[in-house]
Amino acid sequence: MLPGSWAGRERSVAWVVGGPGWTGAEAGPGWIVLDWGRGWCGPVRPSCGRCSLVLPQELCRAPGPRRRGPTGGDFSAAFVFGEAEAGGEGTWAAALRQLRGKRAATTLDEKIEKVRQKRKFQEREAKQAKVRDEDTETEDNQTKKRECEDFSRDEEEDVESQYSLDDETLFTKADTVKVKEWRRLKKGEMEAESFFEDASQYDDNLSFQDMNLSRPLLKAITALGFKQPTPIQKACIPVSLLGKDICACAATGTGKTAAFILPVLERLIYKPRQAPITRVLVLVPTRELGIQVHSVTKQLAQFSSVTTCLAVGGLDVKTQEAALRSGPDILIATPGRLIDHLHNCPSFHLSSVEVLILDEADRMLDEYFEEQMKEIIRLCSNHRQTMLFSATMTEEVKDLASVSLKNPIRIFVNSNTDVAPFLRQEFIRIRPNREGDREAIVSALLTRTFPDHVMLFTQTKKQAHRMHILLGLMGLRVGELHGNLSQAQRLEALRRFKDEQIDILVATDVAARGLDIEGVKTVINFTMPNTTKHYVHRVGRTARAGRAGRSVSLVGEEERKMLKDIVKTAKTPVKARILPQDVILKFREKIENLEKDVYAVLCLEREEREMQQSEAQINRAKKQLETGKQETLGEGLERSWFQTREERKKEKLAKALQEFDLALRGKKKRKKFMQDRQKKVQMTPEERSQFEILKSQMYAERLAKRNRRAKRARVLPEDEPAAVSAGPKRRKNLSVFDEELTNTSRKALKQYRAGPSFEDRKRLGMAQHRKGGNFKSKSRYKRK
Ligand SMILES: Nc1ncnc2c1ncn2[C@@H]1O[C@H](COP(=O)(O)OP(=O)(O)OP(=O)(O)O)[C@@H](O)[C@H]1O
Repeated sequence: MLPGSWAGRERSVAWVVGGPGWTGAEAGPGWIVLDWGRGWCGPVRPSCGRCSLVLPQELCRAPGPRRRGPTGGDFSAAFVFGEAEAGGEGTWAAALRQLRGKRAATTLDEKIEKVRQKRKFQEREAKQAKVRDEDTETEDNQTKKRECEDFSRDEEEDVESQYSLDDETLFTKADTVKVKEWRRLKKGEMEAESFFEDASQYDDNLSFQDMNLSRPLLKAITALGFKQPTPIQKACIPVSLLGKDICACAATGTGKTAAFILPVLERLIYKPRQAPITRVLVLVPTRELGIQVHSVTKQLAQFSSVTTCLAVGGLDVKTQEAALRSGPDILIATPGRLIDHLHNCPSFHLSSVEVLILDEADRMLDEYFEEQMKEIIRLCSNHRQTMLFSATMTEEVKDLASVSLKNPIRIFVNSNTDVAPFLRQEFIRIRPNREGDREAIVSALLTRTFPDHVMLFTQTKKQAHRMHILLGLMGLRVGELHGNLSQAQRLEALRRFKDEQIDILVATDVAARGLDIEGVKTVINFTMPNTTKHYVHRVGRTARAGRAGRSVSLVGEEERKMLKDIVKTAKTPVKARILPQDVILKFREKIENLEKDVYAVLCLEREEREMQQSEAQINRAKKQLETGKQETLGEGLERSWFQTREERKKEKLAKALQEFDLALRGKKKRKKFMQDRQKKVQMTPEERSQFEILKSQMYAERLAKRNRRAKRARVLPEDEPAAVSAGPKRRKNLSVFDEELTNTSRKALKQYRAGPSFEDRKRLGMAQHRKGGNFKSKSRYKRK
């Protein structure tokens, strides 16, 4: 920016950028004084109507602490201040661009490239200086000639140094891959609970033609290139066509989406709607998955008149509202946005929904969506078909009761720990004192062995961002996908990865479920995920639709338990990959050297963020000047929600406290957690890895604690006698025994242990004093 110099003018208002020490006191009427980094801070006065400000050009390039205003004698009266004068990409143009309403922000990749170029230039300069020092005694002409030669040679070397570290072993020395011992799960698979009727066996010879599907659907199936139904499709479609409730589980990438959409489409085609109403609701956990399911549905419905609508967060609310008002047949939504519409779009309701589908059902029924799902189920029609699908489908009745399945059919084509059939699983052991090697190992894998079509999963958004910068600085084509990005950025990253514009997508678990990206060859886990379920989904982004794929997971000492579980349940041998130690060391060194550049990129980002904030303030001020009205935040945008603001706050706070509580459990953990928090900006590689692992452990602990808690069924299966009580809650007539034996509150347990109280003893005619008073003899203890 131009500290202490004129920056521009818009309409009748002039802008000046104040440099350090410049107070803006000389600012003329009608100026807005900017203090860069803090937004406008100076006097904003009514416009004086001055149209052309004058400024000698050299002043722009020689910033000083003080500049005099247009009334002073420093400026040429002939100089016209405006956009035209810049004549291209001058400093003025850049400044104006930054101040204009829509400033072109640079992408992260542009920033990385800028820092890389700067580093390259510095390295070249340093080399040249070294050569100059060495050759000071030789003749001038000879020195010059040699410098020229060196320069051109350096240029060639630079291209190489993107990957090489002057060490051939880096590329030539191969990793060692060993087969890890494996054995099948000894215990027989758990028996299905009586809640289900099992229909996991299917007719293997069934074709799409045998399924009695309508012509428009068969045409779409052919258009998509599906020749044979996959096992889950063979098992599910006939049952679903009968209108039965389904609880289905099949490995990742085996075509579950078509398994639930095809029968639904058949139903809509066979029995067309009488009025424009929404008859099918598909709920998905993430926005990207919603977009994907919507796209598949549209493709399968392309030759029919079935209408679809997408209502996921991050996309325009008004457009969605308009689409919902027209009553689309199928609605694909994320829970949050759906509730938003239910409460703010008066004509939209769920009472007409005939089929409810939960894709990634185990996720939809977990604690994260608990409140929202409760609300949606409450608003749904009772007479509906419900279908649950996931690769890690839970069989626990207490979980499924919440969606009130009616005599559900259990279709488990695979067990819920099965990974994709053609997946090759590899693990890299991280030794106890080598936690800090993770970044080096991942960098080595990506530069040496798996250069493209790779998804790299990290536990935190921060680590994903760091890996994007780090790998970008190494010259790799990288993108990132996580919750800290805007929806546009998330979709753009996904598009670029699908279009092969980038080779590596660094993502958090937001991209772990359901996403079907063609051609992903490798999935790398920076740390092991929270649970085995998460692992199954992450590695399921590769080896889809009958293709082969590979996963490489880094496993530290604290994560070995999960590795054991995975090895136990694996149906094909898993491999242990060992990277040569000198390669790891080289990459570690390389990362250490890049640390400054990572910091530079982060600084550029921070500056840009601050500029954007300043710009937003300016725009607000401008609007204020033009309209003379104070803008209130979120004016007219207030939308209602099923919880009040207070309730939402309380829920968030309770969750945060729970997390905090867990994090602080145990002295050692507490100390570490606090230290990490403080050092978060500048952590060592070891601490960064530890932080990642701690995060996933905290999640796993929370989950375990929740699972230990007795779950309250929110809605019982409708045909169960207990579910009949639809009216207001009535207290059951429990016997004393029922009450005592089922009450597990802390107080009740205490009372139980202490025995009957004095009052109870009296009432029951029991001896009112223990023999020997309250003293318990040793012999009593022994007898016990
Ligand atoms: N019958 C079929 N023949 C060939 N390809 C199919 C068939 N059915 C589905 N596919 C393809 O298989 C891929 C995976 O399908 P889909 O995304 O539905 O898997 P999924 O089981 O839902 O996976 P996940 O558990 O990860 O969500 C898609 O690219 C889809 O086009």
